[in-house]
Amino acid sequence: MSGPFPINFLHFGWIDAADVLLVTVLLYQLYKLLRGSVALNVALGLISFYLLYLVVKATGMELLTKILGQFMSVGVLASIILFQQEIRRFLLNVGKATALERMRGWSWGRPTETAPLLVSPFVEAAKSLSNKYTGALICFTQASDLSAFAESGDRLDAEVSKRLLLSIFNKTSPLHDGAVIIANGRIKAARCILPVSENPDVPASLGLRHRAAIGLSEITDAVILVVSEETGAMSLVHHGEVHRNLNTAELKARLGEWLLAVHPGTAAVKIPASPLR
Ligand SMILES: Nc1ncnc2c1ncn2[C@@H]1O[C@H](COP(=O)(O)OP(=O)(O)OP(=O)(O)O)[C@@H](O)[C@H]1O
Repeated sequence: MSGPFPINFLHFGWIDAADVLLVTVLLYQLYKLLRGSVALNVALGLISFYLLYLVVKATGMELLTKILGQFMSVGVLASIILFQQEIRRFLLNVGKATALERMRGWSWGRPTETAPLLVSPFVEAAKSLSNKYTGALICFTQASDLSAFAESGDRLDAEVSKRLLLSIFNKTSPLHDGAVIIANGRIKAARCILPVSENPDVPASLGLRHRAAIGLSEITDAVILVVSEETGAMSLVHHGEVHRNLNTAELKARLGEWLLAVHPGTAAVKIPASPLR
């Protein structure tokens, strides 16, 4: 069909239907990935530009088409730079879902039946640290591999104990800064650097320690235990959500419940599914 707005989609086959369906799924996944972050606004800006480009191209405005065309040609490269965190998170999720990952033998991060993780030493250490207003950041590896983050710190590969956790987070310890990473039922590393969340909705009352926990939970499925140095409050962070001001029983229950999915040997106390706060 000719004219200023050529319409060529009257022949609509199964392939076109699948095409539209896949694009819809892709856009929805993209929205889920970017939801709650500044990147969503950037993506909306880029999409608006692209739609404008399509309109000016269809209407035959040559000069504007050329200018916007130049902009679009560098758009792919600009998007990779702008969205590197989100692309990384997307690829991590894809990698996690692949059969290859399942066949990897759960080598580094995943605990085996022979190495069940007991939550008690963590809960008791957190309680002790909380009473003394000593900050702590403990990341529990689930399905996502945290070895890249562990490599940013000091490798320990030590048995879990309340005493060791207290020693690490003691303010005079050279290991107290940064995060501890737990994997395969062992303390793999300390002093690790985590990615800080850029979510503008994170309350200003939460310091960098909490932001780092949120950041890691946004790109992996790790469960992160945080003790605030300022308030002594114990919190758990999972999938970008902070469950704040937990008491010992709540901490034990929630930790047991969340780690149970990957740590079949963990003793868990069931608690109501609703978010605590
Ligand atoms: N990106 C990061 N990765 C790992 N640990 C971090 C990171 N950023 C901060 N931390 C840890 O948090 C500590 C300081 O954070 P900050 O002073 O903001 O916390 P705070 O004010 O005590 O607040 P709160 O403990 O309540 O979150 C650092 O000393 C460090 O141990």
